[in-house]
Amino acid sequence: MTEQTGYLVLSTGDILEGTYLGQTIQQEGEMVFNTAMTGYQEVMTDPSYAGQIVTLTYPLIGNYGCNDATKESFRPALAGLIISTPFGTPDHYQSSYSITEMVENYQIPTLYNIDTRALTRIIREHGEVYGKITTDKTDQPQNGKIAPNFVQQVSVSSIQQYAAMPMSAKHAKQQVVVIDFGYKHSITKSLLHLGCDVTIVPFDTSFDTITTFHPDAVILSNGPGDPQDLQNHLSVIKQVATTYPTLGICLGHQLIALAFGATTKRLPYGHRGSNHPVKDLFTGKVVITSQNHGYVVDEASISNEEWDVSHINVNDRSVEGLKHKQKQVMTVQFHPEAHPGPKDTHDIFVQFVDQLSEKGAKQHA
Ligand SMILES: NC(=O)CC[C@H](N)C(=O)O
Repeated sequence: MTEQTGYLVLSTGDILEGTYLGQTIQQEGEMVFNTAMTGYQEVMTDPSYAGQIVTLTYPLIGNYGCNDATKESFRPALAGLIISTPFGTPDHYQSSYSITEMVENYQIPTLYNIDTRALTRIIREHGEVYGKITTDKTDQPQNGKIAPNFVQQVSVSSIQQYAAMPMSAKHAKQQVVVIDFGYKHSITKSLLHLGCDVTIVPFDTSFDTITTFHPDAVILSNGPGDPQDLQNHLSVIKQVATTYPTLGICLGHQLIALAFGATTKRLPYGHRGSNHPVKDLFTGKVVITSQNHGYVVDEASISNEEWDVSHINVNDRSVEGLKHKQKQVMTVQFHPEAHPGPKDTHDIFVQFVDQLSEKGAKQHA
């Protein structure tokens, strides 16, 4: 391991000294923290972290290694990584490379030997904090957004198609279009395992192009940044959601809410971790969910005539899901695809795909 001192300079005025893991890359971004105890590789490859420096609060990172099958995207989009203690000699039968190799291969600006719990307290107290990973402690991070086009950076640039898993199709085969704002691969894997053919389209695909795939359903994926930066896409989203059965996940949930006239706001310091309790208001059941978001739909702005709030966060009562009263449109702020985190809410996909068959949606041979 290279022993090169690095600094995390924060917009709060705090400077934390650490050690570079891998190359001495200078990078800045919005400071966020994730409290999951496992799943560092899924976190590092979740495109929703574009533009963000992710602090992993769990102290030991890397002990079970990394492999290509666990990646949630083709290459990491996060701005940087802050860890306490990296473990460079992993021991797991599925491990093909170490956290150190992962950081070096993808040139992820990474500092370790940082007190991640102290850093988390700073982020928690200040809310919106920007940071710079640097070799020069007199550097300053820019206060504010560095690039507003994060979705464009992570969305596919051309259409991709994947065929349903042949052995697992217990449902009639459905054609599902995923509008890619920065999708996690586990979303498409969940659909393929439920017997759906999946077409992934770039985030700025027109409604007319989407219709050419004759979708039985459309999914709006997770993705980075402030949902309000995507105002230009709301009319297409509304057209999609009023035409096809639609499921919105995380950013997709926020965009559907915006498209139907609701508003979003910033959470004090976000929900990022694998143990966020969410209550299903239809069943009364509480599930433990995987989360990664900094914005939330403002409950007071939701039209009660059109929508039911289907899920709320048990910790802060914030909106975690919506269900349209007439149309087959459901949205969740959490991650039913898990990875990382519990699979308790996989049933969201099952229910969504089941209802496509039940409502007599077009059946494919
Ligand atoms: N995972 C996501 O889709 C995140 C959505 C949005 N970028 C937020 O932070 O709230």
